[in-house]
Amino acid sequence: MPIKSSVLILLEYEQAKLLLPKDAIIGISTSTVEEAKKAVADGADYIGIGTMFATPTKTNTKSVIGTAGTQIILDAIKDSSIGTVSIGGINHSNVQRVIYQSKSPAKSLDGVAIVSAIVAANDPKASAEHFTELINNTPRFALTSQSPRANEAEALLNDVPQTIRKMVEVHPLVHNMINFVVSNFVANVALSIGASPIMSPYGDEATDLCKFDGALLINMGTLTSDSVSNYLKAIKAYNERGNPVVYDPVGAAATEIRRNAVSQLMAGGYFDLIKGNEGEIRQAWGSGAVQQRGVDSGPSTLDGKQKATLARDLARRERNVVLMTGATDYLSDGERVIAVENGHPYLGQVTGTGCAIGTISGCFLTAHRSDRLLAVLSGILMYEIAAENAASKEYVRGPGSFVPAFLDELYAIRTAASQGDDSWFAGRAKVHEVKL
Ligand SMILES: Nc1ncnc2c1ncn2[C@@H]1O[C@H](COP(=O)(O)OP(=O)(O)OP(=O)(O)O)[C@@H](O)[C@H]1O
Ligand SMILES: Cc1ncsc1CCO
Repeated sequence: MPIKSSVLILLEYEQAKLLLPKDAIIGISTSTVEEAKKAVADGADYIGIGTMFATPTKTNTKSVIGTAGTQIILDAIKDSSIGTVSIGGINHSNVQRVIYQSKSPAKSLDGVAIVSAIVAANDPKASAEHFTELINNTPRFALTSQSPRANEAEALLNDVPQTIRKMVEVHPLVHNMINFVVSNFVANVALSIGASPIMSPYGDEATDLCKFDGALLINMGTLTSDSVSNYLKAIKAYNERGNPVVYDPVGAAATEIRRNAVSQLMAGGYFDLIKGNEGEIRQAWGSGAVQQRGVDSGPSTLDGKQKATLARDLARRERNVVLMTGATDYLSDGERVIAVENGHPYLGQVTGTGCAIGTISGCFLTAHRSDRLLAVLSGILMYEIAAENAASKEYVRGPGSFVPAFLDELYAIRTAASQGDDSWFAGRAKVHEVKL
């Protein structure tokens, strides 16, 4: 429905109807499902849904509903033809993801309401034109969704070797904003698989680094008081350029500071992949989160089906890909859920082995953009089969001797892949699709 001009009402709908001309377009501000349903029942022409994001002038966080809250409202009124616009804190850097991430399976936003980003701009006309351009052109989010295949896991596995080959050829740059505990190990993992790592915690550097069209990894393992503002600058730069961003919310459920950082970062930008252990993914989901005792996940209270459902639901809500690691990894793009049973218990005994998956996922997402689930799956399989190969060496006796052998085996797979030799992969993947 094209929205021409509107009246923001502070009156009840019936009163406004009486006061205004017959053909007046009447919109109602809503921030809950109940309000939206009432506006539909009253016969309003459209609803303003918000507040999308907190702004300096709108600090009432109770009504800040984000893309997740907007999606719930759209879903609740999916059978109505009422017009819908999102309002609150929308600007050039977030408008595309607001439209993309708010979409429920059956209803999308019809528009966005923008005030300060136009009226307070130096050149309001140019600002409005830029919005139109961004809204009409969202190639980054126009990723083809894979239509269901009879044997999804097998179909994906067929494409893994060529995806790895492509990643090695592309030699992607991966910009890591990563904790200092694992930084050196992760840089070596990236080099071993054929990528080019840079570790840079300084947010302003992202405006230059994003021009190399690699990936950004945000790993908040050693969060400090200025980490979040640095992360947000870098996320903005990569989001605007349309390059992949991976989020590893390390220790997300360990402290109040980390819980707040998760909310701020998830509201502040778009992540192509959220990757974490069970405790971290539960915190990113929100409800049902459990206290983490540090960076480890702690004992699981979920069965396999519950883990698969959680990964699927978070990916569906965020409209991205989610990887939940553990002895079995669950990977989902909101539709498909793939369980990976490769790996070795030594991986759980070496710090940074989860963090390194965030980095290598960024490399694969850079090299293979059309199917993000396949990209991340290819990275995990390369990684976990290398771990199995390393652990099977007779000279590997524990986590200490495992680490150098693991780097060697990553390098061996990378070398084989670049020579077109896929024999390392034959019959090795322990992968199945979880049907929910
Ligand atoms: N018992 C296990 N058996 C096989 N693989 C495992 C096991 N435990 C962990 N892994 C593998 O180890 C890797 C890291 O997963 P994990 O869940 O330990 O990450 P993490 O807690 O984020 O690690 P870190 O914070 O130390 O980086 C994954 O590839 C996972 O499949
Ligand atoms: C041990 C540890 N503490 C903060 S980050 C980190 C590395 C594993 O994530």
